[in-house]
Amino acid sequence: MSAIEITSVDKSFGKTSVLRGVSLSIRSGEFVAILGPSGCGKTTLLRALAGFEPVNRGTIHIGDTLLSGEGHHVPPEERGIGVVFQSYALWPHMSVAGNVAYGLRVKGLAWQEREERTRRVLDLVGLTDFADRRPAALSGGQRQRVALARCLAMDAGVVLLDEPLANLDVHLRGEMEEEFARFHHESGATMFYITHDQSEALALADRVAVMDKGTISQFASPSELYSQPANEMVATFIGEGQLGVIEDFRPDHSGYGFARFFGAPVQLRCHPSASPRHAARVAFHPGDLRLTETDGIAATIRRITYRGDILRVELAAGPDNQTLFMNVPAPARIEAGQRVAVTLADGWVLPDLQTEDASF
Ligand SMILES: Nc1ncnc2c1ncn2[C@@H]1O[C@H](COP(=O)(O)OP(=O)(O)OP(=O)(O)O)[C@@H](O)[C@H]1O
Repeated sequence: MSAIEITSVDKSFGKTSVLRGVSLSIRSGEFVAILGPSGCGKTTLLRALAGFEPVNRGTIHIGDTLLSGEGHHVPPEERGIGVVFQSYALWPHMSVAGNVAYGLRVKGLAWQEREERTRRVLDLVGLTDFADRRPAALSGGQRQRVALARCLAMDAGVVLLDEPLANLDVHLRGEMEEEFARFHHESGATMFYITHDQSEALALADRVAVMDKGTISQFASPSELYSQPANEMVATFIGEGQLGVIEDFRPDHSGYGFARFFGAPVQLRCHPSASPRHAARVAFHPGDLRLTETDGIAATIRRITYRGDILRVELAAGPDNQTLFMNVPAPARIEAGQRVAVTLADGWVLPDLQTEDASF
């Protein structure tokens, strides 16, 4: 069993509290991404899990084995965890095959088994023809594949990846994303993937933990983060999300509610246990706003940006000229300065954290 159980972990450096009450329950074989802005504590959490940092409070288990706890710390080499670093961490003086086989030698495997495993994993990551090359003679993507092959060869039940695509160009990133997905499928390993790139996290992970200032804001599937954010931070961090104020919110207890948005009537999604409120926050995306002929919110087009199949339209809405962003399918006959009417076709009423349970 390679389930990971992180329970109420605190970590400080001197007086700086970097992880605060972090709890995550990760299923065996799950692909989890940790997503958050720079400095929120992602790398520290990975380092605590890998055993490079002791925790101040809380526990970390893999399966039934306690790895970190107060007064208890299993060293990194005894955790059975593979780590793929942004910098690849390959031995420069060893060939590709040598890098992959090194860990197997340390583990005490016989020559023939080392050779066989190395050949098999290099084949899996498409590097058979590069087995004799030194890392310096490889591209960034190929080096990252060597690091993956090394984890695959070690048969690690848990693989931690620390921003593994940060040093690669956009084209290679796409290719490597597929590589990670294939690696996950073939190894069955539990993957713990750190990134600040949400498209990477949403594309790859079964579930994403959004971190903010040392705490977990929400741990949910990509679609749930997108359509049912738990709070304002997640709402604005994921998918170009926007926030608005609604008035006279009346939930119908079936997961929908009615309200007014800039005076116009709207039907929105909400938690089934949501209670009526005079005012609430609604989270929505640029694709949720639509041009309409009647009964809409009066707005003025400030700017139009061409984005291929859509136009990104910046609007000024309401008496205070609040900025809203809307997607309009291209081509469209609209122009800056034009007065338009828009409706909010979909949105999620943020839970009132004081009175409602944010989870389902
Ligand atoms: N060894 C250390 N000593 C003191 N402070 C540290 C140490 N390591 C990290 N920090 C601080 O802890 C905070 C979290 O750092 P961490 O590297 O975990 O963030 P991150 O989310 O991975 O950021 P990034 O995306 O920029 O890598 C930062 O404010 C950082 O300065």
